[in-house]
Amino acid sequence: MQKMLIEGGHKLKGKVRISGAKNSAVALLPAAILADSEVVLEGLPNISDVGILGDLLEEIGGKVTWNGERTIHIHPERMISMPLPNGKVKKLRASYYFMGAMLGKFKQAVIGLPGGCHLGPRPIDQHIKGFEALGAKVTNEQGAIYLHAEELTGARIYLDVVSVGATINIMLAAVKAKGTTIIENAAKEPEIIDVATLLTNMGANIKGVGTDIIRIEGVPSLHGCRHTIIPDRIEAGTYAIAAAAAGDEVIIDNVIPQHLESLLAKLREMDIIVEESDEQLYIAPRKMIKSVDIKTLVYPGFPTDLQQPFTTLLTKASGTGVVTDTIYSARMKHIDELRRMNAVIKSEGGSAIVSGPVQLEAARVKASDLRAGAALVIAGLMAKGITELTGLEHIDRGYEQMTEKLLQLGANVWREDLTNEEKKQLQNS
Ligand SMILES: CC(=O)N[C@H]1[C@@H](OP(=O)(O)OP(=O)(O)OC[C@H]2O[C@@H](n3ccc(=O)[nH]c3=O)[C@H](O)[C@@H]2O)O[C@H](CO)[C@@H](O)[C@@H]1O
Ligand SMILES: C=C(OP(=O)(O)O)C(=O)O
Repeated sequence: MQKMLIEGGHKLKGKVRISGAKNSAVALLPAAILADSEVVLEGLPNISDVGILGDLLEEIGGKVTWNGERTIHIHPERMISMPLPNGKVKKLRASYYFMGAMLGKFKQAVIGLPGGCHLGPRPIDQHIKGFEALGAKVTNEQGAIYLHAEELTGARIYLDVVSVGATINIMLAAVKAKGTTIIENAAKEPEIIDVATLLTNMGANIKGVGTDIIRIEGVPSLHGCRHTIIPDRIEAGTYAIAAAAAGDEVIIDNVIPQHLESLLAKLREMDIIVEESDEQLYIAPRKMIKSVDIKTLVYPGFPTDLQQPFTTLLTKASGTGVVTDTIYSARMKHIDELRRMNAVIKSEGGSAIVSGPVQLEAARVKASDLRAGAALVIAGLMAKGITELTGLEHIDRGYEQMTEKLLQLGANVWREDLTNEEKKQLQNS
Protein backbone atom coordinates (compact mmCIF):
# COMPACT_ATOMS: atom_id res chain seq x y z
CA MET A 1 0.00 0.00 0.00
CA GLN A 2 1.36 3.36 -0.98
CA LYS A 3 0.66 7.07 -0.75
CA MET A 4 1.41 9.76 -3.31
CA LEU A 5 3.23 12.87 -2.19
CA ILE A 6 2.74 15.99 -4.23
CA GLU A 7 4.72 19.14 -3.59
CA GLY A 8 2.60 21.96 -4.97
CA GLY A 9 3.79 25.03 -6.78
CA HIS A 10 5.92 23.46 -9.52
CA LYS A 11 4.41 24.64 -12.82
CA LEU A 12 3.68 21.90 -15.36
CA LYS A 13 5.49 22.46 -18.63
CA GLY A 14 6.25 20.25 -21.61
CA LYS A 15 4.59 17.34 -23.34
CA VAL A 16 2.57 14.43 -22.02
CA ARG A 17 1.56 11.40 -24.10
CA ILE A 18 -1.91 9.98 -23.60
CA SER A 19 -2.46 6.22 -23.29
CA GLY A 20 -5.17 4.06 -24.83
CA ALA A 21 -8.71 4.58 -23.56
CA LYS A 22 -9.59 2.70 -20.39
CA ASN A 23 -13.29 2.56 -21.19
CA SER A 24 -12.57 1.16 -24.66
CA ALA A 25 -9.95 -1.32 -23.48
CA VAL A 26 -12.25 -2.79 -20.86
CA ALA A 27 -14.85 -3.58 -23.53
CA LEU A 28 -12.47 -4.62 -26.34
CA LEU A 29 -10.89 -7.33 -24.17
CA PRO A 30 -14.18 -9.16 -23.41
CA ALA A 31 -15.32 -8.58 -27.02
CA ALA A 32 -12.44 -10.84 -28.13
CA ILE A 33 -14.31 -13.78 -26.56
CA LEU A 34 -16.71 -13.63 -29.53
CA ALA A 35 -14.02 -14.40 -32.13
CA ASP A 36 -13.08 -17.86 -33.39
CA SER A 37 -9.39 -17.02 -33.86
CA GLU A 38 -6.66 -14.70 -32.59
CA VAL A 39 -7.52 -11.10 -31.72
CA VAL A 40 -4.63 -8.67 -31.33
CA LEU A 41 -5.30 -5.42 -29.47
CA GLU A 42 -2.68 -2.71 -29.72
CA GLY A 43 -2.13 0.43 -27.68
CA LEU A 44 -3.78 -0.80 -24.47
CA PRO A 45 -3.22 1.31 -21.37
CA ASN A 46 -1.06 -0.28 -18.68
CA ILE A 47 -3.63 0.00 -15.87
CA SER A 48 -4.94 -2.47 -13.33
CA ASP A 49 -8.41 -2.84 -14.93
CA VAL A 50 -6.76 -4.12 -18.12
CA GLY A 51 -4.54 -6.55 -16.19
CA ILE A 52 -7.55 -7.99 -14.37
CA LEU A 53 -9.55 -8.47 -17.58
CA GLY A 54 -6.55 -10.24 -19.16
CA ASP A 55 -6.50 -12.60 -16.15
CA LEU A 56 -10.25 -13.22 -16.48
CA LEU A 57 -9.83 -14.14 -20.16
CA GLU A 58 -7.25 -16.71 -19.05
CA GLU A 59 -9.57 -17.98 -16.30
CA ILE A 60 -12.14 -18.94 -18.93
CA GLY A 61 -9.54 -20.84 -20.98
CA GLY A 62 -8.18 -18.14 -23.30
CA LYS A 63 -4.52 -18.13 -24.26
CA VAL A 64 -3.28 -14.64 -23.57
CA THR A 65 0.18 -13.34 -24.36
CA TRP A 66 1.54 -9.84 -24.04
CA ASN A 67 3.92 -8.36 -26.56
CA GLY A 68 5.42 -5.62 -24.42
CA GLU A 69 3.04 -3.71 -22.16
CA ARG A 70 0.52 -2.52 -24.75
CA THR A 71 -0.18 -5.30 -27.23
CA ILE A 72 -2.16 -8.34 -26.24
CA HIS A 73 -2.70 -11.49 -28.30
CA ILE A 74 -5.88 -13.30 -27.31
CA HIS A 75 -6.57 -16.83 -28.52
CA PRO A 76 -10.22 -17.55 -27.76
CA GLU A 77 -10.35 -21.03 -29.35
CA ARG A 78 -10.34 -22.94 -26.05
CA MET A 79 -12.48 -20.59 -24.02
CA ILE A 80 -15.40 -22.18 -22.19
CA SER A 81 -18.40 -20.74 -20.41
CA MET A 82 -16.71 -20.91 -17.01
CA PRO A 83 -18.81 -19.36 -14.23
CA LEU A 84 -17.22 -16.24 -12.72
CA PRO A 85 -19.51 -15.52 -9.76
CA ASN A 86 -16.84 -14.04 -7.47
CA GLY A 87 -13.24 -12.96 -7.28
CA LYS A 88 -11.73 -10.57 -9.79
CA VAL A 89 -15.05 -9.66 -11.47
CA LYS A 90 -15.90 -7.67 -8.34
CA LYS A 91 -12.80 -5.48 -8.62
CA LEU A 92 -13.98 -3.46 -11.60
CA ARG A 93 -17.07 -2.26 -13.35
CA ALA A 94 -16.40 -3.54 -16.83
CA SER A 95 -16.48 -7.22 -15.89
CA TYR A 96 -20.17 -6.83 -16.78
CA TYR A 97 -19.08 -7.08 -20.45
CA PHE A 98 -18.35 -10.78 -19.81
CA MET A 99 -22.16 -11.14 -19.55
CA GLY A 100 -22.86 -9.90 -23.10
CA ALA A 101 -19.79 -11.49 -24.67
CA MET A 102 -20.22 -14.93 -23.05
CA LEU A 103 -23.96 -14.93 -23.68
CA GLY A 104 -23.28 -14.02 -27.33
CA LYS A 105 -20.66 -16.75 -27.70
CA PHE A 106 -21.86 -19.61 -25.47
CA LYS A 107 -25.52 -18.67 -24.90
CA GLN A 108 -24.86 -18.94 -21.20
CA ALA A 109 -22.86 -17.21 -18.50
CA VAL A 110 -22.62 -16.75 -14.74
CA ILE A 111 -20.99 -13.46 -13.79
CA GLY A 112 -20.82 -11.78 -10.38
CA LEU A 113 -22.28 -8.30 -10.10
CA PRO A 114 -19.53 -5.81 -10.95
CA GLY A 115 -17.50 -3.46 -8.74
CA GLY A 116 -15.97 -0.21 -9.98
CA CYS A 117 -16.23 3.31 -8.63
CA HIS A 118 -18.83 3.95 -5.92
CA LEU A 119 -20.79 6.78 -7.47
CA GLY A 120 -24.18 6.06 -5.89
CA PRO A 121 -26.53 3.45 -7.36
CA ARG A 122 -25.26 1.89 -10.61
CA PRO A 123 -28.00 -0.54 -11.66
CA ILE A 124 -27.66 -2.83 -14.69
CA ASP A 125 -31.39 -3.23 -15.34
CA GLN A 126 -31.06 -1.93 -18.92
CA HIS A 127 -28.38 -4.52 -19.71
CA ILE A 128 -30.69 -7.24 -18.41
CA LYS A 129 -33.69 -5.84 -20.27
CA GLY A 130 -31.63 -6.10 -23.47
CA PHE A 131 -30.45 -9.67 -22.81
CA GLU A 132 -34.03 -10.73 -22.06
CA ALA A 133 -35.33 -9.09 -25.24
CA LEU A 134 -32.81 -11.20 -27.18
CA GLY A 135 -34.31 -14.34 -25.63
CA ALA A 136 -32.13 -14.95 -22.58
CA LYS A 137 -33.46 -16.04 -19.21
CA VAL A 138 -31.71 -13.90 -16.59
CA THR A 139 -31.74 -14.45 -12.83
CA ASN A 140 -29.83 -12.94 -9.95
CA GLU A 141 -28.70 -15.56 -7.46
CA GLN A 142 -26.73 -14.42 -4.43
CA GLY A 143 -25.08 -11.53 -6.21
CA ALA A 144 -24.30 -13.34 -9.46
CA ILE A 145 -26.19 -12.96 -12.71
CA TYR A 146 -27.14 -16.23 -14.41
CA LEU A 147 -27.84 -15.94 -18.15
CA HIS A 148 -29.08 -18.68 -20.42
CA ALA A 149 -30.66 -18.81 -23.88
CA GLU A 150 -31.68 -21.68 -26.15
CA GLU A 151 -31.27 -19.27 -29.01
CA LEU A 152 -30.62 -15.52 -29.27
CA THR A 153 -32.94 -13.71 -31.64
CA GLY A 154 -32.66 -10.09 -32.75
CA ALA A 155 -35.08 -7.63 -31.12
CA ARG A 156 -35.96 -3.96 -30.92
CA ILE A 157 -34.67 -2.61 -27.59
CA TYR A 158 -35.41 0.88 -26.30
CA LEU A 159 -33.06 1.94 -23.49
CA ASP A 160 -34.96 3.80 -20.76
CA VAL A 161 -31.73 5.58 -19.81
CA VAL A 162 -28.84 6.32 -22.14
CA SER A 163 -26.23 3.86 -20.92
CA VAL A 164 -22.71 3.24 -22.21
CA GLY A 165 -22.50 -0.18 -20.57
CA ALA A 166 -25.94 -1.36 -21.69
CA THR A 167 -25.35 -0.19 -25.28
CA ILE A 168 -22.05 -2.09 -25.54
CA ASN A 169 -23.31 -5.17 -23.67
CA ILE A 170 -26.35 -5.50 -25.93
CA MET A 171 -24.12 -5.10 -29.00
CA LEU A 172 -21.90 -7.91 -27.70
CA ALA A 173 -24.87 -10.21 -27.09
CA ALA A 174 -26.55 -9.36 -30.41
CA VAL A 175 -23.74 -9.56 -33.00
CA LYS A 176 -24.19 -13.33 -33.37
CA ALA A 177 -27.94 -13.46 -32.68
CA LYS A 178 -30.34 -14.57 -35.41
CA GLY A 179 -31.83 -11.63 -37.30
CA THR A 180 -31.88 -7.90 -36.67
CA THR A 181 -31.39 -6.05 -33.38
CA ILE A 182 -32.19 -2.37 -33.09
CA ILE A 183 -30.98 -0.45 -30.04
CA GLU A 184 -32.94 2.77 -29.63
CA ASN A 185 -31.81 5.62 -27.38
CA ALA A 186 -28.30 4.18 -27.58
CA ALA A 187 -25.29 5.94 -26.06
CA LYS A 188 -22.90 7.66 -28.50
CA GLU A 189 -19.58 7.75 -26.64
CA PRO A 190 -16.42 7.34 -28.78
CA GLU A 191 -15.62 4.13 -26.89
CA ILE A 192 -18.81 2.58 -28.28
CA ILE A 193 -17.65 3.39 -31.80
CA ASP A 194 -14.27 1.83 -31.00
CA VAL A 195 -15.89 -1.40 -29.84
CA ALA A 196 -18.16 -1.48 -32.92
CA THR A 197 -15.08 -0.96 -35.12
CA LEU A 198 -13.41 -4.00 -33.54
CA LEU A 199 -16.58 -6.10 -33.93
CA THR A 200 -16.97 -4.99 -37.55
CA ASN A 201 -13.34 -5.97 -38.26
CA MET A 202 -14.22 -9.35 -36.73
CA GLY A 203 -17.01 -9.70 -39.30
CA ALA A 204 -20.01 -8.22 -37.47
CA ASN A 205 -22.62 -6.16 -39.30
CA ILE A 206 -23.33 -3.01 -37.25
CA LYS A 207 -24.75 0.28 -38.54
CA GLY A 208 -25.51 3.58 -36.84
CA VAL A 209 -22.92 3.64 -34.03
CA GLY A 210 -22.40 7.22 -32.94
CA THR A 211 -26.13 7.91 -33.43
CA ASP A 212 -28.87 6.98 -31.00
CA ILE A 213 -30.15 4.12 -33.16
CA ILE A 214 -27.84 1.16 -33.69
CA ARG A 215 -28.83 -1.61 -36.09
CA ILE A 216 -27.15 -5.00 -35.90
CA GLU A 217 -27.64 -7.84 -38.39
CA GLY A 218 -26.55 -11.03 -36.66
CA VAL A 219 -23.82 -13.12 -38.31
CA PRO A 220 -23.12 -16.82 -37.63
CA SER A 221 -19.45 -16.41 -36.71
CA LEU A 222 -16.76 -13.84 -36.04
CA HIS A 223 -13.08 -14.14 -36.87
CA GLY A 224 -9.94 -12.71 -35.31
CA CYS A 225 -8.39 -9.40 -36.31
CA ARG A 226 -5.92 -6.72 -35.25
CA HIS A 227 -7.20 -3.49 -33.72
CA THR A 228 -5.59 -0.31 -32.35
CA ILE A 229 -7.42 1.37 -29.52
CA ILE A 230 -8.41 5.07 -29.47
CA PRO A 231 -6.65 7.48 -27.06
CA ASP A 232 -8.17 8.06 -23.64
CA ARG A 233 -10.22 11.27 -23.81
CA ILE A 234 -10.70 11.26 -20.02
CA GLU A 235 -6.96 10.96 -19.32
CA ALA A 236 -6.35 13.70 -21.91
CA GLY A 237 -9.03 15.85 -20.30
CA THR A 238 -7.51 15.29 -16.87
CA TYR A 239 -4.09 16.53 -18.06
CA ALA A 240 -5.75 19.47 -19.85
CA ILE A 241 -7.43 20.43 -16.58
CA ALA A 242 -4.17 19.92 -14.66
CA ALA A 243 -2.40 22.16 -17.19
CA ALA A 244 -5.08 24.84 -16.78
CA ALA A 245 -4.88 24.58 -12.99
CA ALA A 246 -1.16 24.27 -12.42
CA GLY A 247 0.54 24.60 -15.77
CA ASP A 248 2.54 26.99 -17.79
CA GLU A 249 2.43 25.65 -21.34
CA VAL A 250 1.51 22.01 -21.81
CA ILE A 251 1.18 19.93 -24.98
CA ILE A 252 -1.07 16.91 -24.73
CA ASP A 253 -0.07 14.38 -27.35
CA ASN A 254 -2.01 11.46 -28.85
CA VAL A 255 -5.49 12.86 -28.41
CA ILE A 256 -8.56 13.25 -30.62
CA PRO A 257 -9.57 16.85 -29.82
CA GLN A 258 -13.14 16.37 -31.16
CA HIS A 259 -13.74 13.86 -28.33
CA LEU A 260 -13.20 16.67 -25.83
CA GLU A 261 -15.13 19.58 -27.37
CA SER A 262 -17.38 20.07 -24.32
CA LEU A 263 -14.38 20.39 -21.99
CA LEU A 264 -12.38 22.58 -24.38
CA ALA A 265 -15.34 24.94 -24.80
CA LYS A 266 -15.54 25.34 -21.01
CA LEU A 267 -11.78 25.95 -20.70
CA ARG A 268 -12.04 28.65 -23.37
CA GLU A 269 -15.02 30.20 -21.54
CA MET A 270 -12.74 30.46 -18.50
CA ASP A 271 -10.19 32.40 -20.61
CA ILE A 272 -7.69 29.56 -20.79
CA ILE A 273 -5.76 29.37 -24.06
CA VAL A 274 -6.58 26.15 -25.90
CA GLU A 275 -5.21 25.26 -29.31
CA GLU A 276 -6.04 22.08 -31.19
CA SER A 277 -4.23 20.25 -33.96
CA ASP A 278 -4.84 16.78 -35.42
CA GLU A 279 -3.47 14.79 -32.50
CA GLN A 280 -2.44 17.40 -29.96
CA LEU A 281 -3.78 20.00 -27.59
CA TYR A 282 -1.88 23.02 -26.36
CA ILE A 283 -3.04 24.48 -23.05
CA ALA A 284 -1.78 27.71 -21.52
CA PRO A 285 -3.54 29.29 -18.55
CA ARG A 286 -3.82 33.02 -17.94
CA LYS A 287 -3.14 34.59 -14.53
CA MET A 288 -6.82 35.30 -13.92
CA ILE A 289 -9.42 32.78 -15.02
CA LYS A 290 -13.20 33.11 -14.85
CA SER A 291 -15.60 30.72 -13.15
CA VAL A 292 -18.13 28.78 -15.21
CA ASP A 293 -20.99 26.41 -14.44
CA ILE A 294 -20.89 22.81 -15.66
CA LYS A 295 -23.59 20.20 -15.98
CA THR A 296 -22.60 16.66 -16.89
CA LEU A 297 -24.52 15.01 -19.70
CA VAL A 298 -24.23 12.00 -21.95
CA TYR A 299 -21.77 12.36 -24.86
CA PRO A 300 -21.20 14.81 -26.48
CA GLY A 301 -22.13 16.72 -23.31
CA PHE A 302 -19.67 17.40 -20.49
CA PRO A 303 -18.40 13.98 -19.25
CA THR A 304 -19.19 12.98 -15.70
CA ASP A 305 -15.70 11.43 -15.55
CA LEU A 306 -14.18 14.93 -15.77
CA GLN A 307 -16.55 16.59 -13.33
CA GLN A 308 -14.40 15.93 -10.26
CA PRO A 309 -11.07 17.17 -11.74
CA PHE A 310 -12.90 20.21 -13.15
CA THR A 311 -14.29 21.06 -9.70
CA THR A 312 -10.71 21.39 -8.47
CA LEU A 313 -9.87 23.80 -11.31
CA LEU A 314 -12.83 26.00 -10.34
CA THR A 315 -11.22 26.73 -6.95
CA LYS A 316 -8.69 28.84 -8.84
CA ALA A 317 -11.23 30.75 -10.91
CA SER A 318 -12.64 34.09 -10.05
CA GLY A 319 -16.35 34.01 -9.13
CA THR A 320 -18.80 31.20 -8.43
CA GLY A 321 -19.13 28.01 -10.47
CA VAL A 322 -22.04 25.59 -10.09
CA VAL A 323 -21.23 21.92 -10.71
CA THR A 324 -24.17 19.58 -11.37
CA ASP A 325 -23.73 15.91 -12.20
CA THR A 326 -26.89 14.67 -13.91
CA ILE A 327 -25.39 11.21 -14.55
CA TYR A 328 -24.21 10.42 -11.02
CA SER A 329 -25.64 12.98 -8.61
CA ALA A 330 -23.77 11.35 -5.70
CA ARG A 331 -20.37 11.68 -7.39
CA MET A 332 -19.32 14.29 -4.84
CA LYS A 333 -17.01 12.49 -2.41
CA HIS A 334 -14.07 14.63 -3.52
CA ILE A 335 -15.77 17.75 -2.16
CA ASP A 336 -15.04 17.10 1.53
CA GLU A 337 -11.42 16.35 0.73
CA LEU A 338 -11.11 19.57 -1.32
CA ARG A 339 -12.61 21.48 1.62
CA ARG A 340 -9.85 20.05 3.83
CA MET A 341 -7.46 21.71 1.40
CA ASN A 342 -9.09 25.11 1.89
CA ALA A 343 -11.53 25.01 -1.03
CA VAL A 344 -14.73 26.99 -0.53
CA ILE A 345 -17.50 24.72 -1.76
CA LYS A 346 -21.16 24.72 -0.72
CA SER A 347 -23.46 21.80 -1.42
CA GLU A 348 -26.93 22.89 -2.46
CA GLY A 349 -29.73 20.87 -4.02
CA GLY A 350 -27.36 18.20 -5.30
CA SER A 351 -24.97 20.73 -6.86
CA ALA A 352 -21.56 21.89 -5.65
CA ILE A 353 -21.06 25.63 -5.65
CA VAL A 354 -17.39 26.52 -5.85
CA SER A 355 -16.19 30.01 -4.92
CA GLY A 356 -12.80 31.31 -5.92
CA PRO A 357 -10.11 32.13 -6.27
CA VAL A 358 -8.56 30.50 -3.20
CA GLN A 359 -5.03 29.29 -2.53
CA LEU A 360 -5.31 25.57 -1.77
CA GLU A 361 -3.28 24.24 1.16
CA ALA A 362 -1.65 20.82 1.35
CA ALA A 363 -3.41 18.19 3.49
CA ARG A 364 -3.67 14.46 4.05
CA VAL A 365 -6.47 13.35 1.75
CA LYS A 366 -7.93 10.12 0.44
CA ALA A 367 -9.21 9.21 -3.02
CA SER A 368 -12.62 7.57 -2.71
CA ASP A 369 -12.78 6.70 -6.41
CA LEU A 370 -10.80 7.03 -9.62
CA ARG A 371 -11.66 10.57 -10.70
CA ALA A 372 -11.79 11.85 -7.11
CA GLY A 373 -8.17 10.70 -7.06
CA ALA A 374 -7.39 12.74 -10.18
CA ALA A 375 -9.17 15.75 -8.67
CA LEU A 376 -7.01 15.51 -5.54
CA VAL A 377 -3.76 15.08 -7.47
CA ILE A 378 -4.55 18.30 -9.34
CA ALA A 379 -5.39 19.98 -6.03
CA GLY A 380 -2.01 18.82 -4.71
CA LEU A 381 -0.23 20.36 -7.70
CA MET A 382 -1.97 23.68 -6.97
CA ALA A 383 -1.57 23.65 -3.18
CA LYS A 384 0.98 25.22 -0.90
CA GLY A 385 3.03 22.46 0.76
CA ILE A 386 3.16 18.69 0.37
CA THR A 387 -0.13 16.87 -0.06
CA GLU A 388 -0.31 13.22 0.97
CA LEU A 389 -2.82 11.20 -1.02
CA THR A 390 -3.98 7.66 -0.23
CA GLY A 391 -6.45 5.43 -2.07
CA LEU A 392 -4.04 5.05 -4.98
CA GLU A 393 -5.57 1.72 -6.00
CA HIS A 394 -8.40 3.78 -7.51
CA ILE A 395 -6.01 5.93 -9.55
CA ASP A 396 -4.13 2.84 -10.75
CA ARG A 397 -7.38 1.44 -12.17
CA GLY A 398 -7.46 4.15 -14.80
CA TYR A 399 -4.31 6.28 -15.07
CA GLU A 400 -1.17 4.77 -16.55
CA GLN A 401 2.00 5.90 -14.76
CA MET A 402 0.50 9.09 -13.45
CA THR A 403 3.47 9.85 -11.21
CA GLU A 404 5.95 9.39 -14.08
CA LYS A 405 3.89 11.48 -16.50
CA LEU A 406 3.63 14.34 -13.98
CA LEU A 407 7.35 14.15 -13.20
CA GLN A 408 8.03 14.47 -16.91
CA LEU A 409 5.95 17.64 -16.88
CA GLY A 410 8.07 19.08 -14.09
CA ALA A 411 5.90 18.29 -11.07
CA ASN A 412 7.51 17.16 -7.83
CA VAL A 413 5.57 14.02 -7.06
CA TRP A 414 6.55 10.60 -5.74
CA ARG A 415 5.13 7.49 -4.09
CA GLU A 416 6.09 5.98 -0.73
CA ASP A 417 5.06 2.79 1.06
CA LEU A 418 2.66 3.41 3.94
CA THR A 419 4.01 2.72 7.42
CA ASN A 420 2.13 0.16 9.55
CA GLU A 421 0.74 3.02 11.64
CA GLU A 422 -0.56 4.77 8.50
CA LYS A 423 -2.13 1.52 7.26
CA LYS A 424 -3.94 1.14 10.59
CA GLN A 425 -5.17 4.75 10.48
CA LEU A 426 -6.43 4.24 6.94
CA GLN A 427 -8.31 1.07 7.82
CA ASN A 428 -10.05 2.89 10.69
CA SER A 429 -10.94 5.96 8.63
C1 LIG B 1 -16.34 1.07 -17.75
C2 LIG B 1 -17.03 2.29 -18.25
O1 LIG B 1 -17.16 2.50 -19.45
N1 LIG B 1 -17.43 3.15 -17.33
C3 LIG B 1 -18.08 4.37 -17.75
C4 LIG B 1 -19.52 4.07 -18.05
O2 LIG B 1 -20.08 3.47 -16.88
P1 LIG B 1 -21.48 2.75 -16.99
O3 LIG B 1 -21.55 2.02 -18.30
O4 LIG B 1 -21.64 1.97 -15.77
O5 LIG B 1 -22.45 3.98 -17.03
P2 LIG B 1 -23.83 4.13 -17.78
O6 LIG B 1 -23.64 4.92 -19.01
O7 LIG B 1 -24.42 2.78 -17.92
O8 LIG B 1 -24.68 4.94 -16.71
C5 LIG B 1 -25.34 6.14 -17.05
C6 LIG B 1 -26.51 6.36 -16.11
O9 LIG B 1 -27.49 5.36 -16.37
C7 LIG B 1 -27.86 4.67 -15.20
N2 LIG B 1 -28.11 3.26 -15.57
C8 LIG B 1 -27.18 2.58 -16.31
C9 LIG B 1 -27.41 1.29 -16.70
C10 LIG B 1 -28.60 0.67 -16.31
O10 LIG B 1 -28.88 -0.48 -16.64
N3 LIG B 1 -29.50 1.38 -15.59
C11 LIG B 1 -29.29 2.67 -15.20
O11 LIG B 1 -30.13 3.27 -14.54
C12 LIG B 1 -26.63 4.82 -14.28
O12 LIG B 1 -26.98 4.66 -12.93
C13 LIG B 1 -26.17 6.22 -14.64
O13 LIG B 1 -26.93 7.17 -13.92
O14 LIG B 1 -20.20 5.27 -18.37
C14 LIG B 1 -20.22 6.25 -17.30
C15 LIG B 1 -21.06 7.41 -17.76
O15 LIG B 1 -20.45 8.04 -18.82
C16 LIG B 1 -18.79 6.63 -16.93
O16 LIG B 1 -18.85 7.42 -15.77
C17 LIG B 1 -17.95 5.41 -16.65
O17 LIG B 1 -16.59 5.79 -16.59
C1 LIG C 1 -16.42 5.63 -13.22
C2 LIG C 1 -15.35 5.23 -13.88
O1 LIG C 1 -14.96 3.97 -14.05
P1 LIG C 1 -15.79 2.61 -13.81
O2 LIG C 1 -17.08 2.73 -14.57
O3 LIG C 1 -14.88 1.60 -14.42
O4 LIG C 1 -15.98 2.45 -12.34
C3 LIG C 1 -14.42 6.19 -14.53
O5 LIG C 1 -13.64 5.75 -15.41
O6 LIG C 1 -14.43 7.38 -14.17
